[in-house]
Amino acid sequence: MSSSSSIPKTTTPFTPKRPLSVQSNNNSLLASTHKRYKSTISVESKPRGVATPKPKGELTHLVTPLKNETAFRPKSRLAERPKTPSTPKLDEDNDKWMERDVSKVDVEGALVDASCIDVGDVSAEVDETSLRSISGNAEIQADDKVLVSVRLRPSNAQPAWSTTSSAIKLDASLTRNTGSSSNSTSSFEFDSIFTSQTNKHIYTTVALPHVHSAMSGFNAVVFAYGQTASGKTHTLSGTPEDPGIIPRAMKDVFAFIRRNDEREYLLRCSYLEIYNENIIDLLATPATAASNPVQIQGTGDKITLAPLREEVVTSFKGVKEVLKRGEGNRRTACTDWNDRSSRSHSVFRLVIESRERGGMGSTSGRTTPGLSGRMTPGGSRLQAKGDKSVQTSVLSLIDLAGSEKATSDKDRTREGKYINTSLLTLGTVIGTLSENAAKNKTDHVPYRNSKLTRMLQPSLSGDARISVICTINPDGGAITESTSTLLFARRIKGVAIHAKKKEIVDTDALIERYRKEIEDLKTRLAERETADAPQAAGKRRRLSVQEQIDETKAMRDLNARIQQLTKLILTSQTVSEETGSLSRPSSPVKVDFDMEPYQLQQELLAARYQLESQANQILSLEAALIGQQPGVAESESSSSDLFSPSQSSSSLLAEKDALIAEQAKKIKELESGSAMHELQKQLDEETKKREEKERWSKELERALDKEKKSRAQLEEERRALASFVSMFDSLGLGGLSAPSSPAASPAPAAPPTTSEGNRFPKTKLSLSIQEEDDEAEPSPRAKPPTLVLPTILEPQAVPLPRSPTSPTRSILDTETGPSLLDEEWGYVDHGDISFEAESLSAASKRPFGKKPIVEKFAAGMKRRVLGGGSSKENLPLA
Ligand SMILES: Nc1ncnc2c1ncn2[C@@H]1O[C@H](COP(=O)(O)OP(=O)(O)OP(=O)(O)O)[C@@H](O)[C@H]1O
Repeated sequence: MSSSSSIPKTTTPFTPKRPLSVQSNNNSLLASTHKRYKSTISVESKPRGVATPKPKGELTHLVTPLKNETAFRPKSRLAERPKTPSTPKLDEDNDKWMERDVSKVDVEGALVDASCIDVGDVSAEVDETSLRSISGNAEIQADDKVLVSVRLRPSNAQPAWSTTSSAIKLDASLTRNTGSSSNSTSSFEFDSIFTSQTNKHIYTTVALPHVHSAMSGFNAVVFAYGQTASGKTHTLSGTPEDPGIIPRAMKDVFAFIRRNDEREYLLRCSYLEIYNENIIDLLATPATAASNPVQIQGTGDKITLAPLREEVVTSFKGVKEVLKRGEGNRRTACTDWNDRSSRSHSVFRLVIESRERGGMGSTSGRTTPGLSGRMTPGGSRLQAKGDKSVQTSVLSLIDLAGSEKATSDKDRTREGKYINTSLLTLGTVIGTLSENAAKNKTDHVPYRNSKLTRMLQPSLSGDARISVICTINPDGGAITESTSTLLFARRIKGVAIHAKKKEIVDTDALIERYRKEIEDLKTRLAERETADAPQAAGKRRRLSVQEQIDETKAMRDLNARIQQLTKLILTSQTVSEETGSLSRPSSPVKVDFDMEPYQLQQELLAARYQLESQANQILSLEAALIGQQPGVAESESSSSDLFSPSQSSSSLLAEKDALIAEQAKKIKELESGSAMHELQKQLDEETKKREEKERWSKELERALDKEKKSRAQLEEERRALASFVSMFDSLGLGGLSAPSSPAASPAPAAPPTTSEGNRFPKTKLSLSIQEEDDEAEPSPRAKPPTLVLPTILEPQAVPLPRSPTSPTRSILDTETGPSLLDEEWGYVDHGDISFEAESLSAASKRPFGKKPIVEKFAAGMKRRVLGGGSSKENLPLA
C-alpha cells in the first residue's frame, strides 16, 4: 500500500502548492497583526496594587467549576492586570520592528495571580473529573517512568495495526510479509493508544498531568516523535477547531493560576528551533536570529541557552501572540509526503516561577538584594521575598521533525540528513539510558552528538517528568517506519526519571524557619520540664520505666534538634554572608573540623554539658528503677505492657551505654578537632620561630666571615706596612730628608716585598694630597704627587660617609670599623699617603704648627706598625 494514499500529496513533487523554499512568514505575520499589537504596545507594566483579598472560604475546593467564574474576580484588579511586556514594536517612521529588551522587565510588576486571570484565559474544555484527580495528585503523578503513548493518524486505507487502549499489534497477515515475525517487533504495549480521539482527549490524558506537575514545581517535557506526516504537529499545535497540546497547555496554565490564589507567578516563554544543527530563536527578528544563533552553554545537567529571548507573558492573549510570532518563523516546506512538513525540531518553553503571595519582607533585619529581579541569561528572575521561597520549573513542549527517506529535492534531502542524524542520536541516547536503568550501568551517554540531545540532556538524564507521544501512519506502506517508531517508544519507556521540585529559599526565610522551629521546640521542652518539675520525684515514680525512658529520649531529641538548628542558622548565615545571594538549605554537619578552635571548644563544652545532664538523668532513672522494682514486679502479672525489672534494667543499661558511647564519640571528635587546631597553631608558631632563628644565625655567620676577612686584611696591612717601613729605613729615608728635586728622588728600584719575600702586587695609585687646616690654595701648576705603592688599603665596596668638610674625601674604612689610618688621622684620602719627595720637600718648609699630613701619616703609620709606644719615641719627625 502506498504511503501517499491517505495523505494529500502534491501532484508533482517539484511543483509544490507553496514555494518550495523554506518559509519564514515572520514579516507578513507581524505586519498583519500590527494593528493588534498597537493596542497592546504600552509595555511599561504598572506597579501593581495590593491584591484585593478574597473572602475566606470562597474557594472551598481546589477545583472549582469554571462556569460563572467571574464571581471570583475582583473587577478592579483585572482592570489593572499587568500587560504582556514583550510585544515587539513597529517603528512607523522606519517601518521596522523594534525589539524590546525583555531582560529589563520589572518582574514584580509582571506577576500574575488568581485575581488577574480573565475568563477567556482559562480552558473551558478540560474534563472536570480528570482535572480533579490530577490537581490533587500532581506530586505523585508519573514520577518514575516516562509516560509513553501512541497515536495513529486517521487513514482511509485499511490499517496495518490492530489496537486496544494500551496495546498495538501488527496484523498477522502482514507480519510474514514484512519479516516482523518476532513478537517483540510486532506487538507493543504502552500507557495509551489513541486512534480517532480528538486533541482534547489526548491533551487531557498525556499532557495535562505534566502541565500540572510543571505548575507544581517539577520540570516537565512533552514531545511528539514519529515519521514525517504522521501527525506530530497536528498533535502539538492542532487546528483552530481542535487546538493541540501547546495552546491547551497554555490555557491550562492560566486556569491553574486562577485555581491557586495562594501564589503569584512569573511566566516567561521562549520558542526556538533546531534547524540543520543550528539553534534559532524564533522570537527574535529573523535578522537578529540569523546573526546570533543560540548557543548551548554550561556542562552536564546545568545548561543554559543564550542569547535566547524569554518573553514575559501575563495572559493567554500574550501567549497566543508569542506562539504566532514563533510559528511564523518556523521552517516548513512542502515535501513528497507533507505539504507543510516541519524541517526543524521546535521547542516551546515556559519558565514558571512562583512564590507565595503576601511576602512581608525579611524579619531578620537583612534585606534580600535586588527584589525587583536578578539578571540572568534569560532575563529577570523572581526573587524569594521574606519567608516566601520561589519555585522554578520549566515546561518544554517539543515538536520533533519527522524521520524521512531521501526526497527528490536537494535542499530537503540535506535537511532530512540533519533531521535523521539527530533523531538517530536521540534513539541512541534513549537506548543507552534505558539500558543503564535496566542493568544498573553507567555507560557513557552520547548527549553531545547532536544539539537536540545536548539540549534535552537535563530532562533525559532524569530531571524532568516526560511524556512522549509517538505518532504513526497506520498504513501498510509505512510498517517499517512505524515499527521503528514503536521500538523507540518501547526504549524510552525504560528510561528512569527522578524529577525533583526546584525550590529557591531565601537565606533569611530559611533562618526564620529555623528560628521558629527552635522557638517551638524550646516551648515544648519547657513545657515538659515544668510538667516534670513540681512533683518530679513523685511523678517519676508514677511513670513506668518505659515512659521515663521515652520522656528522656524525647527531651534528648528536642535538645539535639535545637542544637542542629542552631548550627544550621550559623551555617546559613555564613553562606549568606559569603555569597550575598540566595542559598539552599545546608545539610547539618556533625563535627565540622574547619570550625575555629573557639567554636569547637564551645561545641565541646555543650557536648560535655549534655553528657553530664544525661548522666544525671540516667542516674535518676536508675534510682527510680530501683525504687520501683518491687511495684513493677507486683504489677507484672497484671499488666502485660509494663517491662519486667530485668528487661527494663537491661534496656536502661543499653540506653545508658548507647548514650555514653555516642557522647564519648562526639567528645573525641570534638577534642581531636580542637587538638588538631591547637597543634597546628603551635606548629605554625614553632616554624616561624625556627625560621627567624635560622635567618639570624645566617646573618651572624655572614658577619663572622666579614670579620675574619677584615682581620686577615688588617693583618696583611700590618705586615705590608712593617715591611714598607723597614724598607724605608733601609733606604735611609727614616729621617725624611727630602731630596731637592723630583729628578733627584730615588727611583724605587724594585717593588717592595713582604717579609716572606713575596712581591706586593703592582698597583699604582694616583693620589691627591690635602692638608689638614690648609688655608692656602694649592698651586694650579703643582704636580699631583704620585707614588708607586703596594696595595695596602683596598678601597671598600661599601659606600662610605663623606667628609662634611670635603665632599671629595671618603673614609678609608673597613667594614668592621675605622681603618688603621683613620683611627689615627681621621679622614684620609688615597692622596694622603703620597710620599713623593717633592711633597715632602715642600712639607718640610711649612711653618711650625702646620704639620703636613704626610708627616703625621708617616709617624702614625710607623708607630702603629712598629708596635705602639709614643710617637715621640719612635718617630723623630713627630
Ligand atoms: N489525528 C489527525 N487528525 C486529522 N488530521 C491529521 C491527524 N494527524 C495528521 N493529520 C494531518 O496530516 C498531515 C500531516 O500531519 P503533520 O503535519 O502534523 O505531520 P508531522 O508528523 O508533523 O509531519 P512532519 O514531520 O513532516 O512535520 C496534516 O495535514 C495534518 O492535518
